Amino acid sequence: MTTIMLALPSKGRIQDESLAVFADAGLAIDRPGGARSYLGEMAAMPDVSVRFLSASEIARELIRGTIDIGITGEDLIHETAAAGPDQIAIVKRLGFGRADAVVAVPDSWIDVTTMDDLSDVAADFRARHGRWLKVATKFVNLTRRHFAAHGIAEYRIVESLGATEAAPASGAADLIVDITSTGSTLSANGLRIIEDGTMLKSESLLMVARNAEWHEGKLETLVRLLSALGAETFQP
Ligand SMILES: Nc1ncnc2c1ncn2[C@@H]1O[C@H](COP(=O)(O)OP(=O)(O)OP(=O)(O)O)[C@@H](O)[C@H]1O
Ligand SMILES: O=P(O)(O)OC[C@H]1O[C@H](OP(=O)(O)OP(=O)(O)O)[C@H](O)[C@@H]1O
Repeated sequence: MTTIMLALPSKGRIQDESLAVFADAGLAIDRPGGARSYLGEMAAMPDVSVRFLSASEIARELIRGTIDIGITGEDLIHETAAAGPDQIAIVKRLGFGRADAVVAVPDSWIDVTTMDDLSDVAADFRARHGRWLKVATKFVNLTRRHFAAHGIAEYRIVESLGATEAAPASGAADLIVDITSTGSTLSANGLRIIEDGTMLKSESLLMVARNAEWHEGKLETLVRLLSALGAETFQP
């Protein structure tokens, strides 16, 4: 028996909504080890091995091809490898987990409303302050690409492990790149999105690895059951 490897997010609302995608397709997932167990089972298709992983790990493993099918955020696919989107095939856009990856500066930076303004600030920063402009983010690759596209090279990235919005107030960085949906975390921390600073609009995606094994047609059956729920059709 060949086993299809399926990975779903291990926490939060996107975990619940991901489980609902499968339940709605008649493919309910059980957790015999309890709600805190990271292993699941699908009674309708016992050949599917279900793992609950962190959203960023799902992106990495789909791109590597060590899992066949999974759900995670589009932002994490783009961040994980420049070639990430080429390594996966989107079965379905799921319409939840919607969030934007944005560049945000302190409200007090009244002269900075566009990436061009930020470029001017970056160019002068070292001469004025004796150090590089610092950008806090966990989206290191997305940030490098977006800043390079705007001709900004004079900055340093401070890698953030969470609560990125705190970095400007604490002095850890001057500005941030992070995910936002309602905008309330940014405004609660005195930060404002730059006008052309939306790098990516993301949502959760159901994807298969490009090099996925088709397991004698079983993965195709699974994909067909899942994509039947939406208008999109999927060709492997
Ligand atoms: N406030 C939000 N609203 C909607 N979607 C969000 C929000 N915050 C994050 N997301 C999305 O949820 C997905 C998972 O983000 P999360 O930060 O939980 O993942 P992670 O990097 O695996 O985190 P961790 O390392 O803490 O497990 C991402 O694709 C992200 O775009
Ligand atoms: O625009 P908002 O609606 O305020 O949402 C934005 C926040 O949501 C995420 O944090 P979350 O607490 O989900 O996770 P994280 O900080 O651990 O990444 C994200 O990192 C932002 O901090």
